[in-house]
Amino acid sequence: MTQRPDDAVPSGTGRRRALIIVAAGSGTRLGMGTPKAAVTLTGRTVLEHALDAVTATLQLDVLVLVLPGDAQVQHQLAAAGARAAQRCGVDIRTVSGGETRTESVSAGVRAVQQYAQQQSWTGAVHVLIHDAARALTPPEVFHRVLTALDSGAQSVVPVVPLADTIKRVGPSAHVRQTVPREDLKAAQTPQGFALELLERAYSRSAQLTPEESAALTDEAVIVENLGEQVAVVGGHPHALKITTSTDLVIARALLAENGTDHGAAPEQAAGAGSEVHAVPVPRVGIGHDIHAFAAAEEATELWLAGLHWPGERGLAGHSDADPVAHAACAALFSAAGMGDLGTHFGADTLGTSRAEYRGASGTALLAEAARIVRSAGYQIGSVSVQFIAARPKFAARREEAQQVLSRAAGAPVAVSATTSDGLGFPGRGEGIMATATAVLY
Ligand SMILES: Nc1ccn([C@@H]2O[C@H](COP(=O)(O)OP(=O)(O)OP(=O)(O)O)[C@@H](O)[C@H]2O)c(=O)n1
Ligand SMILES: C[C@](O)(CO)[C@H](O)COP(=O)(O)O
Repeated sequence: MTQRPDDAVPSGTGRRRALIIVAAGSGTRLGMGTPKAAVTLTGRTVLEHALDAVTATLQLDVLVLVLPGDAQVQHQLAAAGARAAQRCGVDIRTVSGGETRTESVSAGVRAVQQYAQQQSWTGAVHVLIHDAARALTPPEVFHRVLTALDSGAQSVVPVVPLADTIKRVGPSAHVRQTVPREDLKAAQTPQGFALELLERAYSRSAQLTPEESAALTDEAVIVENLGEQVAVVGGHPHALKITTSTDLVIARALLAENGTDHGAAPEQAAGAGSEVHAVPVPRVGIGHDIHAFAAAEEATELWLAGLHWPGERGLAGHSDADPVAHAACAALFSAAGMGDLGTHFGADTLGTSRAEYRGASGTALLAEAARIVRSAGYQIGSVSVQFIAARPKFAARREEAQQVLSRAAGAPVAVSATTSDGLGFPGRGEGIMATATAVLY
């Protein structure tokens, strides 16, 4: 595996990393009537897109999300954050933002300070502050900022050159000056800081007048005002801040071009001109399930591959004990990196932790498993299950089973069967074992 630059820091340096994503803005200029982070872009929220780069590539200790005050929106966005954090095994904290971006960032910095205290961190803490609105920022920009911090910079900003001629315009709508642009750059995010410097900067900025405060349009300026140096690294045109409806159009086009449009067909997704995230990498999962046959004296019905099998001996279990459907669920969770059946439905296979799924059919569980992985941002490519059993004879009902399970999953589910030539527990007629694979993208 290629080593990323920011992984090159030897472990044991004690360096900790926090990422604050500010997502509490109202999105007035976008004018969609909903906070910008919750606006959907090819079926996923702006915040979910912003979380992609993070969860795919960064080595973090904690992720802090600064969210809008609206309870419903906050709940929705916090859930997306929790799923992303779970996917990459990072601690997460969510806090409400303030009236201005500076207040929101400040709430995020306080959350990092609290977390650092709770964890008794000593040594350097690097904090990245990122706009959710820069949802398509490629991971390479994060890595450039982190590498600069790891190399000793205390404050780092990604920048891009300006494309336009810049005019200073007076109140009478006349040009006062054409500003030489050679050394002018547009600042992007994530901006990176040593926590200690950020704390000093924010305690100083707390003393500013509201007018002075309004001039603080990013974090780096607060550090600059302390007289400290701010290093720059290259930003990226895709890190544009989605601010107006035109930016939304550009963002959609970039997603389609780069193959991160989850609605796009694979051949479109890998289309020409892609340079960042060029090929969507599918995720493969595996799942097993085994159920023993119920005791002969128990009048248990057999449910297998989503079908009822009259006259066949049933399997023992808390639910309908359908190992094919259960293995399919496990493969979906595995592909998403979201645990297993026990994680989502209860440790004793189905039912203790979510009362509504106690005793649920295999197809109901499969439908719910599919919903869970989709709400974590995945599309289901396909699921394939094979079970090992001497009985029942499956071939005649394969098509029917595939239809039932595919309908439940909302994606193609293929089922096949084999015997074990009389060997092992399936061969002795003690139970049925199913193994499934799933592909998500
Ligand atoms: N009170 C605020 C204002 C902004 N932001 C965040 O700061 C980033 C950059 O802000 P901007 O693009 O200006 O977002 P909005 O404030 O939502 O936009 P508008 O000014 O059009 O309302 C966004 O991720 C936004 O969610 C925030 O967390 N809290
Ligand atoms: C922080 C920032 O993204 C850097 O360009 C920008 O300043 C945020 O601006 P806004 O005032 O929140 O629109």
